[in-house]
Amino acid sequence: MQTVKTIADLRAGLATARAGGKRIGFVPTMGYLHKGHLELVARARAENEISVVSIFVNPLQFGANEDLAAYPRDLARDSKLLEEAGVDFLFAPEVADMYPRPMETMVDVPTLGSELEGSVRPGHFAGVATVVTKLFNIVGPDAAYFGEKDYQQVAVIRRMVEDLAQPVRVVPVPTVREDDGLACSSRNVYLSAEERAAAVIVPNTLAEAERLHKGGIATAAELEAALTRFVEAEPRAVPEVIAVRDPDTLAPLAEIAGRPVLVLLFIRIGKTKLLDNRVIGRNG
Ligand SMILES: Nc1ncnc2c1ncn2[C@@H]1O[C@H](COP(=O)(O)OP(=O)(O)OP(=O)(O)O)[C@@H](O)[C@H]1O
Ligand SMILES: CC(C)(CO)[C@@H](O)C(=O)[O-]
Ligand code: BAL
Repeated sequence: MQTVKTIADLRAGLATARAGGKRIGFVPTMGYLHKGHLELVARARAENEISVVSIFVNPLQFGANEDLAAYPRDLARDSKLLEEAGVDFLFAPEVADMYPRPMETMVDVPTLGSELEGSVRPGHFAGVATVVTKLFNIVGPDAAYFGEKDYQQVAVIRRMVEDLAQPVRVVPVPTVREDDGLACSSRNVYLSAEERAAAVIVPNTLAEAERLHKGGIATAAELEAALTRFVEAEPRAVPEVIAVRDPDTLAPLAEIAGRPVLVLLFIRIGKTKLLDNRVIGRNG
């Protein structure tokens, strides 16, 4: 594996591969890698001759009151994991390499990006869309791999790629989970032992949603209200977003009996925000 710090070095390293007609698979991350990231890497390697992983904690996507400084980082450990996984290039730029001066140009997907997670993290998705566009411009991937745990992020990036005709195939990868069902996430490290035990409320709420939907609950509003009560029964959990939406457009729904729905959760436990979702009722 080659570890590369600068845009120029990565472009030079990839030029030979590109000239040889090799397909490039790209996995953008913020590091502190876990099983979920490694699943994206495995897909990228299986479907392309060359794999590139970026590790960059992107300041543009953090609000002023968020955890940019505290975000977990361990480049030495990440590097070893990626080497073992057979990755070809690790791109780990400094903030000064990515943003030598304040960004004047931003990519925004304002309607999709301002609701759900975007409603509690204003500006977040513009920061994501901007850095992902810049990374696509640097790497020039044929395919880029994103986790379905960040369902709205996948929707924002798909829309951006379509609107701007970015020449990249966006590949969503199913969420990888711990044994009790909690989605793997770098931020899980913030949880105390008691909070980690309480965090099982997140996958349990998705299971409850499935049960209620199968039972024929009539409207999105009723399902959202029932799930809010379910989450609030766990004293450590604060429901920030509990939404029942159209899985394809993310549009709000009224009647839901017998139709597929996306249940999207953003639940805070202590200072840790946990994101998860499930599409229910799609195949029977
Ligand atoms: N459990 C998971 N299963 C599959 N993909 C995942 C999982 N967790 C994260 N990813 C994906 O990995 C990519 C990089 O995500 P990121 O580095 O932000 O990790 P994260 O664990 O989501 O961190 P955070 O705690 O900040 O949400 C994203 O496309 C994300 O959707
Ligand atoms: C896609 C991404 C790497 C952009 O910084 C980030 O939002 C993430 O890790 O999901
Ligand atoms: N959505 C993953 C990255 C972040 O929370 O900023």
